Amino acid sequence: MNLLFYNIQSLLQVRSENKLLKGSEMKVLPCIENAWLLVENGKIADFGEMSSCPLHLKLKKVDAKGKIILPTWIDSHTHLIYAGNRENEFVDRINGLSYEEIAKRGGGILNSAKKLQETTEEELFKQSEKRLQEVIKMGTGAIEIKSGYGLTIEAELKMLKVAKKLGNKYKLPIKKTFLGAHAVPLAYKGDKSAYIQHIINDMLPKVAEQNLAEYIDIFCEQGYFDLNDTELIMQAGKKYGLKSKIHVNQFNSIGGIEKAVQNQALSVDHLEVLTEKDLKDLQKSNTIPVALPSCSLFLSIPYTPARKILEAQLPLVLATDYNPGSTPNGNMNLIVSLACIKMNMTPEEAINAATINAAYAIELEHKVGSITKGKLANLILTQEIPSYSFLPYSFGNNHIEEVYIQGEPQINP
Ligand SMILES: N=CN[C@@H](CCC(=O)O)C(=O)O
Ligand SMILES: [Zn+2]
Repeated sequence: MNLLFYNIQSLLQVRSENKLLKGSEMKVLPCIENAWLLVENGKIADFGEMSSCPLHLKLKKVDAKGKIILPTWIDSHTHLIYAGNRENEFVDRINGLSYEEIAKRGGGILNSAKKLQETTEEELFKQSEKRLQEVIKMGTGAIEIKSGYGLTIEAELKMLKVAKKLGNKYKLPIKKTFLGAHAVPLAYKGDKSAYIQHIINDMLPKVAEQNLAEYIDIFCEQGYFDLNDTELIMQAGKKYGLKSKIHVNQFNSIGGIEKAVQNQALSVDHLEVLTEKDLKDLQKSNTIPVALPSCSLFLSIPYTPARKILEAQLPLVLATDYNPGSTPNGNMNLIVSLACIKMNMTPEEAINAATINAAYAIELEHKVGSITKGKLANLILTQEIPSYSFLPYSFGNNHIEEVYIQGEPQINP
């Protein structure tokens, strides 16, 4: 698709080079005011100030007067593939039970695993595709999807195959993460180490053989998987070329960040609880911290301390954690708003965390995350709005007019 956008009020996140932004670097959001942008063959071909706009070109043109164009959001942490929902647990929590108590009663991840095991691959694809279509329309233009609601070989492979099929059918980049170690299934109750061995010896080789994942994940948390389990899983993944992206410090800091850093994890995700020692460990590493603020909103748990992370001159990424238990929502616009409202991030920091830095968290910085020549034309065109700060300010409202994936409109095709 070839396309010329002209009269763009503001073209955001314009960068000639890729760079993971750290600490104070995240304050800067490079923009061109009164701009144009040329899309050729689904990629960003050129852009500039209106004074140099090639309006003479014979191609489809979009007048973006009063509107903003920015790269699509990158959602680097989701569990978008799941079967059914868990609104009953939501009501249980309103009535006083905690997330941990619900999990101990066999609810939580095990509840989702039961539903998923009973769902056919076709039906799982249908439910997941609907969610993917919805998040694309909300501006997500690259996404990571985890397994972890299967917890048997068959069901974990089923999830990853659905992710692969979505990747084949849709034009946005999809990265897949194997999360066999999400919870200990009932069949292994009381014998966690046997389940870990099952993951390493039986599941992982199949996942790798069928090329079903780029990353490996583990829920490193009290009551789920400990430091030893975490290390075993990360090292096993490494043998198959899978880098780790781990769930850590959601409820407790048990040393998972140190382990992740020692094992060169690509990212550590959640971090609602973060100690000075955790920050120091991160400072010595290339591991990227990822915050999931809608999980904090939904579970009423602390927000990841963004200011502390940025003051430590670390990078920060924002993602949704879209899943049926702790975040039944995949709206990246809400994430950017929550980051500003609840984590005290500036709009510039939040937009950087949800675009260019997020691309690094799934190793897609060469393809998406900024307005850079040669990157995919995965773009958000806003409605007429006064400024980019209006996006997080006017939270919960939709200000997107169109989303383009490789230059193709997704809302009004
Ligand atoms: N914490 C672990 N996994 C998911 C939630 C899982 C669930 O409750 O189904 C998360 O990232 O929040
Ligand atoms: Zn998660």
